[in-house]
Amino acid sequence: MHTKYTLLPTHESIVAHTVKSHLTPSLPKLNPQIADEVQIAFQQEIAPSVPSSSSDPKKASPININSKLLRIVAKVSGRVFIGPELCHDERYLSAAIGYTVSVMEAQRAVQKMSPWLRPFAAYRLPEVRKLVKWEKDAMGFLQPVVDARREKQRRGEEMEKDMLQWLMDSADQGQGRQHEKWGADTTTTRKLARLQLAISFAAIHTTTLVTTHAVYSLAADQELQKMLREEIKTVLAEHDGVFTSTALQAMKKTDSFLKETMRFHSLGQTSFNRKVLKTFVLSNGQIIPRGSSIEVPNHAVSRDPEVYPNPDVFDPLRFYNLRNEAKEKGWVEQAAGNQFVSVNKEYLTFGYGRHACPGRFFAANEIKMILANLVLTYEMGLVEGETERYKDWEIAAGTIPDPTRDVMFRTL
Ligand code: HEM
Repeated sequence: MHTKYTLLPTHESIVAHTVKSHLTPSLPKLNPQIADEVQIAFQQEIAPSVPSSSSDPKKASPININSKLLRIVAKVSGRVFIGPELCHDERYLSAAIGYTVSVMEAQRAVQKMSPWLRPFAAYRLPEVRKLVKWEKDAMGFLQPVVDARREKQRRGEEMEKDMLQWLMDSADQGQGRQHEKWGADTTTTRKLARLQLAISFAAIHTTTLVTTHAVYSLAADQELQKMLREEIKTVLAEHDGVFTSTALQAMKKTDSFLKETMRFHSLGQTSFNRKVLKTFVLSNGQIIPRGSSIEVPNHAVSRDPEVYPNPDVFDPLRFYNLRNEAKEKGWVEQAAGNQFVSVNKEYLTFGYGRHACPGRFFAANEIKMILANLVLTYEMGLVEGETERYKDWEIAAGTIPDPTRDVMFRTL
């Protein structure tokens, strides 16, 4: 990613650490806030484009769902990442959505430049300067919130439970990963800005892409929509209509559909991308020298018939059935291994090992709540003339849903 020039703090473990040690354990308490935020975001982003069923029951409206989901995911994630003060702020939304695109552009521009020229000229590239601008913008909208929170803290009031606060607390405790000391206030805000942008980079587009893939499959298959609607309605009725952690875990068909979505439409051809810091020897004697880059073929594993029978068939209940079979045989570990959030050698879309995606538990809850709101409120379909799910785009080493397509929405 040419992190030296793109300023992406991939070497900072504090984001992954905070997600693992604060965000994931807080999810049972945060779920109601996430659910509220999903509803608000739907009211703002989707409802105005779809007339209510009473005004015209047959009318379906076209929506470019990828762009809407980007804003919904940025708002909902923002509630947990940057807090209620900023998650609807257009300056935050632009940065959360635009920064990732700018990082990719800067990475490509640096890549094109001769390696010997980079240390002198890369910082002057317009694409790299754009990243500095995002950082300044983020500092601008963060500073008043950081100041107000510090004031609140001084008054001894109860503080927010979100990533911004957890990162501020780490700064106060001088942790920035055995953690380089965070300096004076402006340095802290610069660092908070950089870390917030890094979280957006890791979370917003990934979550949106997976959700868009799921919506395109739903739009092409009315029976699938009915099945998920049925499951979600039943589970919510059993949980007083509340998206508790138990309720979300009980949505097993939805969970299987999402896992199959990531298997079939894997975002990256490869996964587990690592730089080798110390030479090591594989069990077959092959030496992997220090300094080499390694990765594993995620897409090939996902489509290997020895791993997944009929791998080229999209089977939304594949993992649901595997989970039930394992449970019937009393194979607890295999049953757990077929959940959306499980990572193993057969399922690499969230990476693997110590650095596997720590945000996947949050992402799973968020995507399930978004899909629940969609299928419980709307019927979705393809645009006129289309009979098959929209084709994906193959870009560089990844597969993305075609962002230009509309989905037809009709209120139930
Ligand atoms: C469906 C959505 C997501 C997908 C597909 C995804 C995918 C990934 C992948 C493939 C990796 C690299 C893992 C490895 O190399 O082994 C990763 C790392 C990471 N992800 Fe996610 N991610 C998603 C959502 C999120 C969210 C919502 C967050 C934040 C809450 C997040 C935070 C991170 C962080 C911090 C890392 C770096 C971990 C480390 O270096 O230790 N991700 N993600």
